Amino acid sequence: MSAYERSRIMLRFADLVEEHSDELAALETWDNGKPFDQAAKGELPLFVRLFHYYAGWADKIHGLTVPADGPHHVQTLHEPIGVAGQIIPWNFPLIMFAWKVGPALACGNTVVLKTAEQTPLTALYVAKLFHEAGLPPGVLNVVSGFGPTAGAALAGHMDVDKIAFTGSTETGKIILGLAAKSNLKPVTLELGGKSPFIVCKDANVDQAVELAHHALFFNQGQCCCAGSRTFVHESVYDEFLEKSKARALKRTVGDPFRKGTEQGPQIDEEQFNKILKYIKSGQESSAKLECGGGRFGSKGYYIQPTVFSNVQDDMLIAQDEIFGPVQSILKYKELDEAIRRANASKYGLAAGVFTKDLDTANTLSRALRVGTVWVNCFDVFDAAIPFGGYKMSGMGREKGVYSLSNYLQVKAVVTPLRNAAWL
Ligand SMILES: NC(=O)c1ccc[n+]([C@@H]2O[C@H](COP(=O)([O-])OP(=O)(O)OC[C@H]3O[C@@H](n4cnc5c(N)ncnc54)[C@H](O)[C@@H]3O)[C@@H](O)[C@H]2O)c1
Repeated sequence: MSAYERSRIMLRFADLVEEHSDELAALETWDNGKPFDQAAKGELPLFVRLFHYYAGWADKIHGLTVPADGPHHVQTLHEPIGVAGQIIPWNFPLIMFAWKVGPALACGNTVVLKTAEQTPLTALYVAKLFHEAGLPPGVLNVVSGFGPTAGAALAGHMDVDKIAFTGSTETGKIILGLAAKSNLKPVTLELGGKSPFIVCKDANVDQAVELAHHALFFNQGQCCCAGSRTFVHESVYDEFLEKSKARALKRTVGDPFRKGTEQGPQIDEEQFNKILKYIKSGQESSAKLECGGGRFGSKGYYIQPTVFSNVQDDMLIAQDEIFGPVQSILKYKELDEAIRRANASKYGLAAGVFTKDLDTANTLSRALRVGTVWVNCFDVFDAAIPFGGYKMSGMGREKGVYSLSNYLQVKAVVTPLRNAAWL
């Protein structure tokens, strides 16, 4: 199929998704528990935008002619890798589908995608729409299955030419091992995080509180890049703390289909129990529980928006990815100290920086060892912006132009030139 035809199918698919937006948003909420408005107004439009973006790339992927020494004509061909295996998590089932399938198809690959066991519905639905849009049978294959069986089979398969994974760092290591033990397929990994959100002394406190709140609590705290270590300068610490607590107490928790709900239930019982265990460990340490700290209501996996103050770097809640609505607030004095402490993590996915001072913003942007620095903003997920991690937060970048190289082979073709005079 020509690249243009691929692009047209992706555009037709995006139109179909737009037409089916309401059903898809409802399915996403059913599957995951996220607020319907978030799925309908945020994630569905972004999903469509991602496919528009990748449809735009499909017919603009090409190699180079290369000036080699000597009488040779050298060209590079950018070819699809072949069969791309993709394993996605449950926190953003549709968005993760788009990050993975978009570049793979734009580059002309075929795909076998395994959804998370908790959230199989929307990928099956959109796969049907892809076929309605004209995608030939066999190009996109969605498999519902469990990680250690279906996922591992994909990562360890000799006929899968590339594997892309998003999920926990622990599973990422297993994927890398399976790829190494089988056919050495190239691997991209988007893993966990413990992202710092640094509030500087010159910050507008009200704005910083709102942004830090959103950075942590968005999607029930189930974001790989959640701003889960809120570092606050000592001069604004008390005011920040009081206002953060008030904001968390105001957060509306409940039925994700109800208008105005900001926070639905956690994904499942396992995550629910894990988060409560972390809250308990915070309470048992010398951190101060400012609000929340337990189950919300008596039915469903809802957790009270929780804020801890006086959090120290060596506490479990400051080190582990909690993946829940638990904000940890830490105090700092000097900028250098904030940089050192922010970087003292095995993760390096993202960071938030809140300041009016350009020099401070520049210093922090360069000093932080993370894949994304959001300055005076957070969670900006444009299709063109690359995303990925330093250190144990992953390997490779998704989205943007950088994602294409994950799905392409580069072939050099060298031909002797008969008449060197034309060199
Ligand atoms: N970075 C992220 O976006 C992200 C997403 C989900 C979970 N997490 C983190 O992971 C923790 C645990 O959540 P989880 O258990 O659902 O994550 P996970 O890493 O186990 O699951 C992610 C995906 O990997 C698959 N998988 C699991 N074991 C596998 C294996 N042995 N081989 C191949 N595939 C396998 C799962 O089926 C799922 O599709 C969370 O608490 C959170 O800290 C991170």
